Amino acid sequence: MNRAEKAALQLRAVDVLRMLKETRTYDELAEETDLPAGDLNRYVNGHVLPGTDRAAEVVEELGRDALADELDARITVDEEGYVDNTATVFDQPFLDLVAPVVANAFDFDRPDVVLTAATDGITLAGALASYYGTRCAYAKKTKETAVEEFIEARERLQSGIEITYYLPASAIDSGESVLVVDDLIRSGETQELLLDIVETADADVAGVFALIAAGNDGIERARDRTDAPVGSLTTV
Ligand SMILES: O=P(O)(O)OC[C@H]1O[C@H](OP(=O)(O)OP(=O)(O)O)[C@H](O)[C@@H]1O
Ligand SMILES: Nc1ncnc2[nH]cnc12
Repeated sequence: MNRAEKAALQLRAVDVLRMLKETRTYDELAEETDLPAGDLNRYVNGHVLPGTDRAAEVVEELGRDALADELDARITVDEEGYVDNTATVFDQPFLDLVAPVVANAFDFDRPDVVLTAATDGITLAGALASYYGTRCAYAKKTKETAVEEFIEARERLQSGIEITYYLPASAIDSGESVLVVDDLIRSGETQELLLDIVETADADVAGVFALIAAGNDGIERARDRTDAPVGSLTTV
């Protein structure tokens, strides 16, 4: 890690600790992190930055569990298993906090493009693209006006309905590395269509990530398609 990367990691750890502190006392935070309450106070108030080893632990281990808990607290699942995750995908600052934690925890190669499907994946993709400093792209079920060339992916769903996603052809160049993300993965059909788009573009998959997996079918389906890391922050 160079100096700038170390500084970024230290600041991310402070962001995670500040989020946790919102609903905890310093003593509770000390117990949860195994760090002295006095140090935590100085980090949260911005007087001192945690060392890089400490910062890495906070972001990679504590941060992942804490964000998964926070995500669980924000979603509701109805009696048929459908998820309402509006409180997550509408909260860009929360997703901005999720992005570095996810990037560190899942070990994705730094992508050239973060790709998702409209609509609900867009804010997450934006947060991850912003974290990596890369482009963000989203495939849509309709063709964007004034765009001439598209990559298309078509699939017949279990329901029998045919679905097509369109991505402007200029969004991904051949040989680029693409991180495929979405807010939710259930059957994995949407991720499969996005992976088809990456393949048609002659690009590489850096990983597949969903905030929420509704069951394991979708994650397993994505794992069958790529050797890159595949995962979700929580499963319902
Ligand atoms: O794994 P799957 O079974 O394909 O389901 C996951 C997809 O379903 C939801 O999108 P939806 O099609 O409802 O569109 P939206 O994002 O516009 O709500 C969700 O945002 C995923 O894209
Ligand atoms: N909100 C949702 N919850 C569960 N499965 C889904 N598939 C598509 N949208 C979904």
